[in-house]
Amino acid sequence: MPLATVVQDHGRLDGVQRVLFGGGLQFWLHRLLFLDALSYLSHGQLSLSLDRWILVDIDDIFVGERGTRLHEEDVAALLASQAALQRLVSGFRFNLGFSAKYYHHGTQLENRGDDSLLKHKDHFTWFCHMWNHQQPHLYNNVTHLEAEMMLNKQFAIEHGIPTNSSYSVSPHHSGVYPVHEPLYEAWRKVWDVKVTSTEEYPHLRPARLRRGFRHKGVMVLPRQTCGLFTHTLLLERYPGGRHRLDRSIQGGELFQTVINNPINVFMTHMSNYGNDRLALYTFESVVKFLRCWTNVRLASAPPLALAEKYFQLRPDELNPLWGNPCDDIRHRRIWSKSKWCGTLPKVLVIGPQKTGSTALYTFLAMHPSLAPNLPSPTTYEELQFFNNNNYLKGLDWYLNFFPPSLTNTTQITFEKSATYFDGDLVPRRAHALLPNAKIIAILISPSKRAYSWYQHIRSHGDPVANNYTFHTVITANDSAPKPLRDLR
Ligand SMILES: Nc1ncnc2c1ncn2[C@@H]1O[C@H](COP(=O)(O)OS(=O)(=O)O)[C@@H](OP(=O)(O)O)[C@H]1O
Repeated sequence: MPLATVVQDHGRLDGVQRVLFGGGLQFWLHRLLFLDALSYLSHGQLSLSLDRWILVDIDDIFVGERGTRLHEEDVAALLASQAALQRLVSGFRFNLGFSAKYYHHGTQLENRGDDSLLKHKDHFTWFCHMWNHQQPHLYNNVTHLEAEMMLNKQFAIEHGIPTNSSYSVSPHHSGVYPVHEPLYEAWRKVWDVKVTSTEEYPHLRPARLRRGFRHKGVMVLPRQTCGLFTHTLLLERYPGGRHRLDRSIQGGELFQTVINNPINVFMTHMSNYGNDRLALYTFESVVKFLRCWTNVRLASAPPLALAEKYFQLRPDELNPLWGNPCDDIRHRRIWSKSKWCGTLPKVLVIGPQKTGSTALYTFLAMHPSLAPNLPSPTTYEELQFFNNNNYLKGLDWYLNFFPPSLTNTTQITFEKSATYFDGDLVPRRAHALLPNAKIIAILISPSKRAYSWYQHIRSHGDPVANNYTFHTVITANDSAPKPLRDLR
């Protein structure tokens, strides 16, 4: 055990209060003390709330090889553990995601386990996984995807499983991020999905840096792992041994995950609840450890309520930030084979407006080595993707202006939108998708640009520009009428 080398300096000598950590932050208790020290020294301004929300998803209900599935006793243990957790985590219920195609695909004893889950269905909350546990990005046909989802729904209706959770999880995170539009469409239509969760946005560790976003009315929550995966069945085979799992629980990664995240959606699988029931051990242990060493208030709530809470806390995350799926090998694997990324622009002409950007675009497009995007029906040659709500239509919307047929192998694609130059969101968005793109900005005399702009809006019928001379507009002072000041 490292020595507790945290010292408080009241600052009597120089008036600066300090908390000094001599032993580093590797020791888990020091990390807690560090958070407390931040709160103490900032007089509460840098404090995290003590409320922590936990949702434990059990994916792959009914899925699994014979020999890895639940027996009746496992279901009884699941219920007992849930009851124990409910005493420590208010409102706690395991959240079961089912793939009905594999119902009754086990041994006789395991099939009784399936029946026992259904018998106690009202004790749990439920959500749809895919009927056949297939990855949605493998379906390019939305009708086919909907038909698969309908089979799962049919099963739910027949067996009295509630269908109104508005939540779903996709096998292997496929189709959630990078976005597979048919999945979002089918989810909304068949299951009225409003919430999902993924580990892939962005795909990085530590998990606490993952974010959420909203797309096409579906709120995507970041998903946490607890160190158990489909194949984690026996304690003696736990990678790194029991000691490693216990370390994660007792102040290590799992413990810190709950400390760092107000809202935690944990991913587990049905197989983690059979055999050695490692998930029950893990969650009961971490909850007891949290209750023993901290004052956090643990609670659970249905996914929709958690998502609403999450985005109240983090409204800045609602708008997504699209990356290039081809930049991440794992994302490429869960992205449709019919998608492409090689034609994404390598050059962006960003304006500003009225600097001759259309002329430059036209000249560039004439060059045999360059290929512009297809025109937009509404904004012509400009896609205006990064600066406005077109961005929220998703990456597919943008990509469709750069079909693979657009170029031959030697051509470089480019895009010009003069509105990019002064769009606040453009640098971050463009960098996320096209980090290596060359940027062209055209700078001309500001007065010439302003005059051209004035003429432009006059020709579009702007009443202010039509009522005032250019000189009046640019010389308007702060006491001028507001419309005039705005135009200035
Ligand atoms: N080759 C060349 N060199 C310099 N300037 C040129 C060129 N071609 C067009 N123009 C002038 O550029 C003005 C239009 O700019 P944009 O195409 O950027 O306008 S827009 O923002 O796309 O509406 C517009 O300016 P004004 O005529 O002063 O309004 C064009 O005349």
